[in-house]
Amino acid sequence: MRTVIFDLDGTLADTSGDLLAAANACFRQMGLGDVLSHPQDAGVALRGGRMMLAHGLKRANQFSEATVDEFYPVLLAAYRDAIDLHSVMYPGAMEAVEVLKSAGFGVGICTNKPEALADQLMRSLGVRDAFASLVGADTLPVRKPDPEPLFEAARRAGGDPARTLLVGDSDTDRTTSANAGVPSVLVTFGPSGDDMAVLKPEALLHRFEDLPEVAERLIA
Ligand SMILES: O=C(O)COP(=O)(O)O
Ligand SMILES: [Mg+2]
Repeated sequence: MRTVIFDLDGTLADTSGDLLAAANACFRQMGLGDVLSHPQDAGVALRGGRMMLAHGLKRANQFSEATVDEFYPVLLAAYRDAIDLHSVMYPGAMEAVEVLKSAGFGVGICTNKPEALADQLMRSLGVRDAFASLVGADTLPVRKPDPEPLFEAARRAGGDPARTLLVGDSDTDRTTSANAGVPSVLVTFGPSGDDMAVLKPEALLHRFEDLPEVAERLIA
């Protein structure tokens, strides 16, 4: 079976508001106040928790790897406790998933969020059961851009890993698909949308409505 595998943050859902709130909880605990703000810092938020901490610490001239290491678990705990206050699926995402499934594609998720958090978020947004697989940063010993989590997400969705497509929003996703030898589609509706063309994916996706047609074209 052919599969379409989705990245989560910045692709299926705009999670930037809750991610920034969790990072700011850390910065307040450090006595730095709310260092990051929405929407200016949404792009860095979608790159993951450690990136957000590093970015905020640098802005406050307090950066060290040790501080990032120390506060990453604090950030994850704060995020877990308030994961769905601001997060929303992007328009048309779930409609595209349903059209893909009707056309015979398997659908799954490959994210660099820890699996439990990704699962919790998808459940609280009411969409977890629409996806046949969910592979997170800690599901396997390796994470994106290693191709194995993408292959695993395809396999767990009942598909052939060689006949898959990754829909993402970052250079990590682009590199993952290149390492896997499969096509990638990068979405342009997120905060870093203008940077996507530079990464030369097989296709850019301006709206989810176009995805079924793109998947038909790109997956043999
Ligand atoms: O948490 C991250 O590092 C980014 O998550 P994503 O892979 O779903 O975009
Ligand atoms: Mg992403």
